[in-house]
Amino acid sequence: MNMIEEAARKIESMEVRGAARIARFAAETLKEYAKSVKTNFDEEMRRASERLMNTRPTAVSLFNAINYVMSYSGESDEEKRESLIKRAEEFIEWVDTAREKIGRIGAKRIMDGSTVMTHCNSSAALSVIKHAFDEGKDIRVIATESRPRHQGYLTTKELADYGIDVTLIVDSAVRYFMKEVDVVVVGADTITVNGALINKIGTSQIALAAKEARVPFMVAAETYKFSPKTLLGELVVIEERDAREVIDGELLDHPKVTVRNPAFDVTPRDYIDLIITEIGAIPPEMAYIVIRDHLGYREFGGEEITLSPEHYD
Ligand SMILES: O=C(COP(=O)(O)O)[C@H](O)[C@H](O)COP(=O)(O)O
Repeated sequence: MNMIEEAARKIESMEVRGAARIARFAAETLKEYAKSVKTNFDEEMRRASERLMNTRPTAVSLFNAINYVMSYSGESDEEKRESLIKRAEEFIEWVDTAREKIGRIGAKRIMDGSTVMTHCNSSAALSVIKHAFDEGKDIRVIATESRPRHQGYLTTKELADYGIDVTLIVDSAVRYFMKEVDVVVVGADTITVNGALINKIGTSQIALAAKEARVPFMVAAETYKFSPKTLLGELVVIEERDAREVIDGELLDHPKVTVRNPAFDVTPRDYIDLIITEIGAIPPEMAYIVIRDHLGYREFGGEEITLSPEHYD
């Protein structure tokens, strides 16, 4: 099995998961693959990037990462390789620095003595929580289990190992516990042009319960989680995964039973107080500006979109 196929399967099986990690891993994989390509550089890289792109459909971070890395330039294969490697390294640095900045900005919104609820396992959301803790704030976290893949266990372990008190709850207990919560912080797989959030299934129910209880709902999202394609009218595809992730046993084979397993859901912008990005804390209504002015996009023949972010400053 070649390097690309192996990497694609790691993303599909969720051995590598989470929007930021997937994007970083894709950039890293393309960089390593580029080093090994001997001939036909453009064609080889195009095929490799297509395979990686088709692994998980919802997180736009994967699309943005691949698009960024694949916007290499140069005349000879050697020049192209160098350009691609440089772009991959830039993207990886973008991932690492953005998470850190988001942590610093978001932590200011977490008060001393707060109970913070989070869902799934988001490196950006955890960066916010850890920064607040590092600042000496006395905080407690309520983490959802995040059925069916239980990413909440990862969150619980990571935060507890960091020294933070964590209460693990089942997803259906979110509303029951909301009265104890001061702020919700979740991550993002995609932010659309109209400021909607696509994140782990169950996120929108948490947002609903938070709104009812007047608990602020914050999203931690790097700007590469914003979707340029939605500016051109495209809808975000919600990944539906194998039913066997939900149950096994005889119910699966029952002719009258259907098991559905959408991995993500959509939270409309009206439920979101703030999106914490590396360029600042913004209202969801600003998504259009982030896509147009910060990410920047170019359209070729109505098909392709290339990012040209000025993201370091
Ligand atoms: O929904 C998930 C992960 O879903 P899955 O486990 O299905 O990939 C995370 O909340 C976002 O990807 C953000 O994570 P991060 O902030 O680390 O990018």
